[in-house]
This record gives sequence, C-alpha cells and structure tokens, in this order.
Amino acid sequence: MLVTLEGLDGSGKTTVWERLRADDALPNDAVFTREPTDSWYGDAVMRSIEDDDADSLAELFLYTADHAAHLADTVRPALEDGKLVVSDRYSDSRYAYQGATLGDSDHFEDPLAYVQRVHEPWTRPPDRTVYLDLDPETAARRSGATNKFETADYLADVRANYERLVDADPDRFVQVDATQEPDTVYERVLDAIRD
Ligand SMILES: Nc1ncnc2c1ncn2[C@@H]1O[C@H](COP(=O)(O)OP(=O)(O)OP(=O)(O)O)[C@@H](O)[C@H]1O
Ligand SMILES: Cc1cn([C@H]2C[C@H](O)[C@@H](COP(=O)(O)O)O2)c(=O)[nH]c1=O
Repeated sequence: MLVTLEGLDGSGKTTVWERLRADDALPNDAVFTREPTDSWYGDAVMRSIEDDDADSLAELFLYTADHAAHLADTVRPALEDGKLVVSDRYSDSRYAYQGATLGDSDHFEDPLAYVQRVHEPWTRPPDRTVYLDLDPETAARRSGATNKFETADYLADVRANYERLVDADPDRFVQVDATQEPDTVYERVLDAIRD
C-alpha cells in the first residue's frame, strides 16, 4: 500500500513522517521515502530549486525524472514485496506546484491537467494521500521562506491546485487541518493510515 503526505511548505509533512518512522504503530518493514529523492536526480532538482531563474518547464521534467527513478528504484520494488510505503511528497506535489509555476506559460490552457497527463501512462497513483491543509501565510512563515516557492502569493496558487485535486478524488484524500497542535495532527494522520 502506498501512502503519501502532501501539503504546502511548512505544513508539517516531514515532522509527521519522521514521527511515523519512529512509531511502532506501523509495520516495522514499512519503507519511508520522499521526493525530491536522495539521489543524483534529486540533487539536480535541488539545484533547480536554488536557481531563481530556472525554466519552469525544464524544472517540471527534472522533478518528473526524479519521480520516475523513485518509482523504479524504491516504490515499485517495495510494493511488489507487499510493504507499506510512506512518501513525504509524491506526484501531487508536481500537479500542485508545477501546475502553479506553469500558470504563466502561454503553452498550456490547464497546466495542472497537462502535468497529470505527463504522469498518467506510467506513474503509480497513491492508495491514500493525507493532505495537511494550511493557509499560505502560515506556511510561508513556518517554512522560513528559504526558497523561491516559499512565498505566500505562490503558495496560495499551490493551495488552490491542491484543493482542486482533493475535490476531484475525495476517496483517496484525507484532509487534516495543519493549524492544530502537532500531537493532534499526528493522531489524525495515523488514523487516516490505519483506516
Ligand atoms: N502542527 C504544527 N504546529 C506548529 N508548528 C508546526 C507544526 N508542525 C510542524 N511545525 C513546525 O513547522 C516547521 C515546518 O515543519 P516541517 O518541516 O515538518 O514542514 P514540511 O511540510 O515538511 O515543510 P517543507 O515542505 O518545506 O519541507 C517546523 O519548524 C516544525 O517544527
Ligand atoms: C516533490 C516536489 C517538490 N516541490 C517543491 C516543494 C518544496 O518547495 C521543494 C522541496 O521540497 P521539500 O518538501 O521542502 O523538501 O520543492 C515541487 O515544486 N514539485 C515537486 O514535485
């Protein structure tokens, strides 16, 4: 089973993911993974994140290459072994974030739908996605605005894209209010995974 954690920068995904990894409530052979990955594909993505002038379309394909390698090297093998996989960010991050960065492009009428079409023939959709919902101002503040994505204006567009994804697939998404206390957020996420 593939479970993904999604949300704006600063919504608390990594905090929850690290706590899940340390918690014996989940199977002890569960695989904890993340995107961008810890690989040379992920390194290329990180270089792009740090480049304020990176081309948005080129950046989409860097993230997408990282996802393809992540699927081949980590996600599919673990699922074939019957393991639970918990990923901190996954394909919905591309749909929401690159769907927003490509919003200024003349090439696409609906950038989010385009990014989904790029993935559709070969990706492995999550079985459950926990969406940590947070307002863009708090997200920008919590994340420390350390990269070009971490501004309230941009994150407002990303949040609108996440909301569209949640509305389109209500059976897969479980929405958790990320303004709650960390312990409460954690319990809600654990319930969603156990369910
Ligand atoms: N429920 C919460 N309430 C208040 N602060 C929180 C909560 N959860 C996490 N934080 C704090 O917010 C900051 C960002 O948390 P975290 O790194 O887990 O977010 P993230 O979603 O993984 O962000 P990014 O996508 O930028 O990596 C950290 O300082 C963390 O301690
Ligand atoms: C996977 C993925 C990530 N991003 C953005 C979101 C963040 O601002 C950075 C790095 O992610 P982290 O969780 O803060 O380490 O990259 C993106 O735009 N598109 C993606 O597919």
